[in-house]
Amino acid sequence: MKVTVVGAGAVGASCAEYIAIKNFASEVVILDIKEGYAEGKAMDLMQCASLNGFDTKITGSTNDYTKTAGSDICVITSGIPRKPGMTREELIGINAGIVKTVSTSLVEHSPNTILIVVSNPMDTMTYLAHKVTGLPKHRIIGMGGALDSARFKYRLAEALEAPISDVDGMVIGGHSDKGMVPLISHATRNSIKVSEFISAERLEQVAADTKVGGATLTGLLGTSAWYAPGAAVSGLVQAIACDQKKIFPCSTLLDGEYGLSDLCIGVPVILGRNGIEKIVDVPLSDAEKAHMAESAEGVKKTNGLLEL
Ligand SMILES: NC(=O)c1ccc[n+]([C@@H]2O[C@H](COP(=O)([O-])OP(=O)(O)OC[C@H]3O[C@@H](n4cnc5c(N)ncnc54)[C@H](O)[C@@H]3O)[C@@H](O)[C@H]2O)c1
Ligand SMILES: O=C(O)C[C@H](O)C(=O)O
Repeated sequence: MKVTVVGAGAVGASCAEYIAIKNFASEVVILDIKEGYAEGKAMDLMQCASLNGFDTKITGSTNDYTKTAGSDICVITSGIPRKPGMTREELIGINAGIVKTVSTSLVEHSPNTILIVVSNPMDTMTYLAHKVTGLPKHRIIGMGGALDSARFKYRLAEALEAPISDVDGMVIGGHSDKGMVPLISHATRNSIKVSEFISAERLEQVAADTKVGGATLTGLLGTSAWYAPGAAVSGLVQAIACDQKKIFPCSTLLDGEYGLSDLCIGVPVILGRNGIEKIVDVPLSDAEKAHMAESAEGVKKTNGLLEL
């Protein structure tokens, strides 16, 4: 199993590290445009191998896509992150050009690959990757919902004063401050609805804190987060590589599902060796349906800024 990670920055390196530590891939290639940067990160990570007990071979490349040839899975993390006070959508001007070039080069060298798009604004970058590569829709996956759901579980556990392993919940919709749809109606503590334990007002606060999870961290760190994003990407890569058939909310091209078409947005999917093997239809409350429709409007507005 060969995995390429483009972008040796904060998220790309974290993602490569988690993939290596989980020890399921034979090879990880990290590629960056900055001279020597990916080689340096790869060497530093390889020097963790004996310490952390993994055999994954990690190599770096300065913009040489021949090194990525034959990758089963390619992850795109190249692009600028936001600074405090910015929205993810404001990154489109620079990141669209980067994602366009990178996705084309990756598919040229690995025509059978599955692409995972991370760069922001992620739903629009996933849509762009579709338009420029023409890959079948089950082979282009946007990562956002897996991270947002992890943040939702963190906030739920905090509110419930419960261990995180006791809670379950999912966030669908656009990966944006306003567009996320935390599915409160489906959230549980050990299979009991969370509404049995805490008030509707407290749950509204959990949802609000979840939606600004990325912005909160950006305010604290001065740039956006990387540990949980890297872990979330590695979870998707592992589900595909190990054919786990796990459900994650991922951004995918919709064609009538959830009453939406011609956009990529987060919905629950089953991930296995073929990429997105099924889109799962979850019943939504009226409020969640309305929120999802609003979220889709927002994503389409950002897609409208693309020069296709
Ligand atoms: N979808 C998500 O959930 C999620 C989570 C976190 C971050 N992000 C996004 O991921 C992106 C990366 O974030 P980061 O914190 O790792 O940023 P970073 O600045 O630390 O790293 C980005 C890397 O991309 C490289 N790069 C730029 N142009 C390139 C090109 N054409 N080819 C190859 N490499 C190139 C840069 O040299 C840099 O090393 C940002 O757009 C950020 O908003 C998304
Ligand atoms: O918040 C960001 O800009 C980065 C990422 O999308 C995140 O949610 O951490």
